[in-house]
Amino acid sequence: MSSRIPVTVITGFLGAGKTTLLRNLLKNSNQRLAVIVNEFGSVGLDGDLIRSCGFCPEDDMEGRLVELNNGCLCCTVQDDFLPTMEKLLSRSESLDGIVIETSGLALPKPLLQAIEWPQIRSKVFINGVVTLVDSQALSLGSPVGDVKALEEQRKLDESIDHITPIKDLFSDQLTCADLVLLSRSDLVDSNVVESIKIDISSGLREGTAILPISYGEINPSLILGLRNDKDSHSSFFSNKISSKHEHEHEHEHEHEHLEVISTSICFEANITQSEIKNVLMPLVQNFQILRLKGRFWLPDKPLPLQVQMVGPRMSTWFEKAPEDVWRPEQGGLELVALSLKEGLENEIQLGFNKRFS
Ligand SMILES: Nc1nc2c(ncn2[C@@H]2O[C@H](COP(=O)(O)OP(=O)(O)OP(=O)(O)O)[C@@H](O)[C@H]2O)c(=O)[nH]1
Repeated sequence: MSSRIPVTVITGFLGAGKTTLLRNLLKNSNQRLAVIVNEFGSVGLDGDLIRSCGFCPEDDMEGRLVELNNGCLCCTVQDDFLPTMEKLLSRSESLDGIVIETSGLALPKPLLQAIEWPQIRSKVFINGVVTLVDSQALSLGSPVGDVKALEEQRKLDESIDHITPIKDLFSDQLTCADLVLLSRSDLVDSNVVESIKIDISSGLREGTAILPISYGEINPSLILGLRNDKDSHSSFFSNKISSKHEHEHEHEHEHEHLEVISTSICFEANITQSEIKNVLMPLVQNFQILRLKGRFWLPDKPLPLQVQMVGPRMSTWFEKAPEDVWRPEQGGLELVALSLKEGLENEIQLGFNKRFS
């Protein structure tokens, strides 16, 4: 595992299903997560919901759940967000990841820039921006289900220094997204889901996947990233199953599980750093790669390059590898990827062999 802490940002408008997704991650990921929730107006509501899923025992509560209620996160980055991150990172050895749930009014970009600030940059990496889109609201003509409630939320926040129209906020949420989840897909027909995918895809960066979900149900590895090979081989990734589920909100519905293909690759090749992006990026789109994690050994570098990808986002840094991992004689790579299409292994081998052998 890398020494850098993955930071996952969950964004989306009021009621889009952010807290529901977060509760699923906390309950099912088996990871030690710290959570930063940004809400205002209805102080503490999301925090209560998160606490009630029992993810942090009383004695540890203080440290792992941080509620920033002093206003819009993107407008109070320096006052609240950076000190909070520094505090959490001071005990990073007891954390597997940090998840930030933004209020739907926050612009994601200033937050992402703050994660790159020198004080914290070398200790974290952006593990992905996940944008929740309410498919039911969108099918009725607006990205927000309850526009009145959203306007109320805006009025309640005195610190907010941007009066951004809903349309522009939505477009910002889409451009920043590394993965889009269409929530409430249980409430709309599958053809509506398909037409929403087409409608919003022009606002996304190339390679950003759109996945329909119901009640925040998704394999946590797709959101939080792959920690080790065991994650990628979990039973979640068995063949597509159609199943009935009992939810804690006491209703039943039919829904299909996503068929995700896990690929592990390891081979020797004379790889150069500049080529990694050139080979991998086109494959993200063609094979609908949702997640990729790898270690690349470059013949001219003493330390291996860590690579983390989520949709179109690629993060890389050099880091010492543990003693017991595979090492090539000169150069080579070892990676694991989660994609929606098969055949990735051949293409990656071809991509690197074609260029370097
Ligand atoms: N039918 C259906 N309801 C959902 C789904 N996801 C969330 N909900 C419900 O929608 C309501 C709002 O969900 P939240 O997860 O609180 O939404 P949020 O984005 O966190 O909302 P704020 O924190 O207020 O911005 C809750 O009653 C959820 O149970 C879904 O996929 N399908």
